[in-house]
Amino acid sequence: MKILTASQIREADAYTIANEPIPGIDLMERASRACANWIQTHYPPGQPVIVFAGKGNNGGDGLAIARILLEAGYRVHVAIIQHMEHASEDHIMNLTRLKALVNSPVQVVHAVNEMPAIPAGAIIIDAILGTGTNRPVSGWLTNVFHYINNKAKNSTIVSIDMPSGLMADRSTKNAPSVHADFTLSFECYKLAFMLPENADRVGTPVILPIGLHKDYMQHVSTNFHFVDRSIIDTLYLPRSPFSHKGTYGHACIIAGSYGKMGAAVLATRSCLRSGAGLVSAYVPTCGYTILQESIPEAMCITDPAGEFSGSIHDLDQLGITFKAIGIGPGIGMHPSTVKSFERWITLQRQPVVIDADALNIIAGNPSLVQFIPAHSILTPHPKEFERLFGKTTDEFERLGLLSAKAVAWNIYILLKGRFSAIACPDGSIFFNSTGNPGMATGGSGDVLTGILTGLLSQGYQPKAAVLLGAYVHGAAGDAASAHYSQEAMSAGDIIGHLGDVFLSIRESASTNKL
Ligand SMILES: NC(=O)C1=CN([C@@H]2O[C@H](COP(=O)(O)OP(=O)(O)OC[C@H]3O[C@@H](n4cnc5c(N)ncnc54)[C@H](OP(=O)(O)O)[C@@H]3O)[C@@H](O)[C@H]2O)[C@@H](O)CC1
Ligand SMILES: Nc1ncnc2c1ncn2[C@@H]1O[C@H](COP(=O)(O)OP(=O)(O)O)[C@@H](O)[C@H]1O
Ligand SMILES: [K+]
Repeated sequence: MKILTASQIREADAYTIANEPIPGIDLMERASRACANWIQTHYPPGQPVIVFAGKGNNGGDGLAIARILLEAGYRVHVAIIQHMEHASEDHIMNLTRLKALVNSPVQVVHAVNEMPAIPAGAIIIDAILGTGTNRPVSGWLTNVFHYINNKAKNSTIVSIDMPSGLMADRSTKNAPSVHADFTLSFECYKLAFMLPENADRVGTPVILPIGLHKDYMQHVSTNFHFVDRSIIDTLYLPRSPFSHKGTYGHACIIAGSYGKMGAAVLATRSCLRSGAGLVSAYVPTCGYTILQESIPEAMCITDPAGEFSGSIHDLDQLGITFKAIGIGPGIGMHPSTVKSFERWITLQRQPVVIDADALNIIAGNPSLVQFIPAHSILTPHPKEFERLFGKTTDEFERLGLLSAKAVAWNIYILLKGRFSAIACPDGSIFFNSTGNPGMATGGSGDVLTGILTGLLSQGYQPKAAVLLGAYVHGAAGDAASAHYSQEAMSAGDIIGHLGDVFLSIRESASTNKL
């Protein structure tokens, strides 16, 4: 799914109005009905509803929602927030329609002391500002937001299109906004929803299709995408009936050190469970028994240094052709490991997966960047990202840096998080849609390294491997949390659920082909 900017959304609205064709007021009615339906599905008519409406089209939506809910038997109070003098045409039209329906005058709020009381259990509809927000909110509107956010107990804030005050494409980190429980947003995710700095403002985002014109949506060009199932199904490569283990490549996981052999086990096991033909683990000698006993299907190559790896650079001399290599989980930062990695990276000619301490070694010696093979996949978490690329003032700036580095280094960078951001060598960014806080547990990232290496090994191109790998990893985490709970699940449980996810992707990919 494409993520559009506020101005592209305005264009999409205008294109739909001109080419469907449909009058703007009817498009607004369609959007408002989608919201009202959602509210009716989730809350019974007994609950009081308070609609806060601004003077633009977002407010127009709010007034239309109020009318539809009144007609459906809800008790609705409407407060128009007078943040500007003139109202939009469709706001005025919907105000007229609302007033025709009910006799009681709609309240107009000019100052925070005129705000209506919010009863316990109310559904608060926040339709003050939407994608038209073009500057940080200041003045008395700040107090209005504060008033709404300190809502009465047990009430729920449902924001329409955007939490009021939030800008779709720019940081609002230091500006006030409504803090929604749910944001009902039209047609597509907004960039602001993807960023952790807005997590407690957006609440749970719900995307409601409103039938914006398909031609516009297909042709509009954007650097930002949301990886949903429709993208994933196109990436999946079914295995050929005549294939053999040689078809799916020999993968190598370079991981582990004394006390951190679990990282090697998790990455090796997830590599196997993601379809590599053969998997070898390269571990320090101390990890030999652990590895062989816990994963008999994998082969094991030991580094002579004992408790850490110091001869990684000699791997190429073994005469084994690895189709893909993943390096980093648990390797530590022993000076011999650092030296050995520095030599090893200069020898690589095909894309590799680089994670954890291997990233920290590069951060400590930026001249190594020139040796990272084109189209390699780097998987930093935010702290590793900061070590590699430095601090940024906000997360929009961090996205810019992420994209710029992927272009400059001609690599894929997967910045881990709730919506992991995957930057491609062409500068585009794909946000992964799967995963949950149960995955915030030691070893989850090691599992991802194994999955990515396994996918590369069996012939996925790096872009397909990183998009599919992130999706599968998160979806397996979702399946694990459904089974064990977010609290009780561990990284190993993600691996345990990879099979369910591959089965389901295989099934929908083949159904789509019928
Ligand atoms: N077009 C369509 O057909 C459809 C549109 N839809 C709906 O329309 C919404 C977009 O509506 P919109 O463009 O009227 O903008 P909206 O967010 O209501 O803001 C109104 C005005 O507020 C002002 N303002 C800006 N920042 C401010 C600030 N910080 N503090 C105070 N004021 C501020 C600014 O005016 P300015 O002050 O710049 O003159 C701005 O113009 C969209 O989110 C969706 O809900 C749907 O119904 C689908 C069909
Ligand atoms: N709240 C969350 N929602 C979705 N995914 C998450 C969440 N927290 C963590 N994850 C995922 O779990 C993984 C954690 O990786 P990482 O921080 O490297 O863990 P570790 O170093 O312990 O292996 C990442 O892929 C990340 O996207
Ligand atoms: K809003």
